[in-house]
Amino acid sequence: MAIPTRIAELADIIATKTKIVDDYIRSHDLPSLSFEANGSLAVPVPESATEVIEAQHEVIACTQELNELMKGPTEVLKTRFVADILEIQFVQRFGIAKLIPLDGAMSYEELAAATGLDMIDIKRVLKRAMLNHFFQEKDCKVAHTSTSRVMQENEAVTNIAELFTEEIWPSFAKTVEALDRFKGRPHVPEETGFSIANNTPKGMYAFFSESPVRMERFARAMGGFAATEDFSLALTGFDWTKVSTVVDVGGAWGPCSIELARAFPDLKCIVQDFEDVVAEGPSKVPAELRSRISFEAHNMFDPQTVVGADVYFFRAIFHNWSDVRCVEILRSHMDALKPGAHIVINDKVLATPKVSPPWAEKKSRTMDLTMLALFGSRERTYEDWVDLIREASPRFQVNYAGPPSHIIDIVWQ
Ligand SMILES: C[S@@+](CC[C@H](N)C(=O)[O-])C[C@H]1O[C@@H](n2cnc3c(N)ncnc32)[C@H](O)[C@@H]1O
Repeated sequence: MAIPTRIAELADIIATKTKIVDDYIRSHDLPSLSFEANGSLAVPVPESATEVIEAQHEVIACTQELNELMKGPTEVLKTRFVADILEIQFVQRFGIAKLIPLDGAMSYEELAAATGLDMIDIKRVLKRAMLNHFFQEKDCKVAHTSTSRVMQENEAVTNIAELFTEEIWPSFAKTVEALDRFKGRPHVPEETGFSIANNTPKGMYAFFSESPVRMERFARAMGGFAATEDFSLALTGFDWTKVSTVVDVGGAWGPCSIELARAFPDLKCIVQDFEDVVAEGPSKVPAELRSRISFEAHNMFDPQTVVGADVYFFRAIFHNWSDVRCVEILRSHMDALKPGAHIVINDKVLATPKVSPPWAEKKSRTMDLTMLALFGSRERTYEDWVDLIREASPRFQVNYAGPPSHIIDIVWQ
């Protein structure tokens, strides 16, 4: 009997695993997956259905492999399209998704009139976007698909798309140039794709602190991540019931503290960030939580001003900084720590390659390259974290919750 080829093998896996996902969706009466405008905006399978989620991940990995084998390597390399990103930037910048009614359609002429753009340019971008299921043509007019509907309905995703296309994309374009220009030197925020793309000798945060519009855009996108990421992992990865005061360092306008205070009625949170950023905070905190969440302008590299708190919480902070700067941040807290105080880090921990599904690993590794491009920083493996923390002080004891929360709890001895 002939040995099955890889493409036949992949087709079999895809068929078997797709059936697992499809059976689950049907048997639970969930909306079927579709690009129609009224289709579900996310795959409606909960994380708790682990076998189904594993099948979903396998279909994603195998369809990509089959897709690329079917194209062949030469075509694959020729067709990694940056135009896909241009489409998202175009739709985001000109608010196209918000102009088109959900239950109707708009002609290209109407879109040109509403945006002031040339109709030929609208057509050329949207017609290509449609090949990515991003809008569709109905009776020669532009109508929504489920993908374009996300950009109409989900402010969080729109804000992430804005950061992605307006800040990260130009920085990526200059990252290899930065690696070449500054090779042989340790990475610093001032020598990155971001700094070259913006023609500045400053790092991103220093640059944004002089540009309120850009800082606001960044803060909006961080709010978008906070709204779309599952914060429940941070809630379960550490025992918040045994503590009462939390300093949310680099906590922006307070999205994490709001979740914490909501989940734990005895918790008091102090959110620290740049002055402009925390200024937004009080108006965003729901009235019933206001007595337990306060805001304070504080630079995390300066000695910590809140002395003796139970927890200093850092979510999505350390991955913005190189090892040397992370050690400085940890050390700037040491004088404020009482014995038994916790520094709780909620960041990614890079898995050993090939342990997590390729799609999840690709997302983590993309974030790693984003950190390189914007900050000259990186995502870290567990061993990298331990080295960095030990470097800051041998008095730090490291406890790691492991996946899925990946919370690192550092206790001051
Ligand atoms: C990636 S965001 C994370 C925000 C928040 N912790 C979350 O998880 O949604 C990083 C935050 O660090 C803040 N930040 C950067 N440098 C800082 C500094 N030197 N001192 C205080 N905050 C800083 C930024 O303004 C931003 O709000």
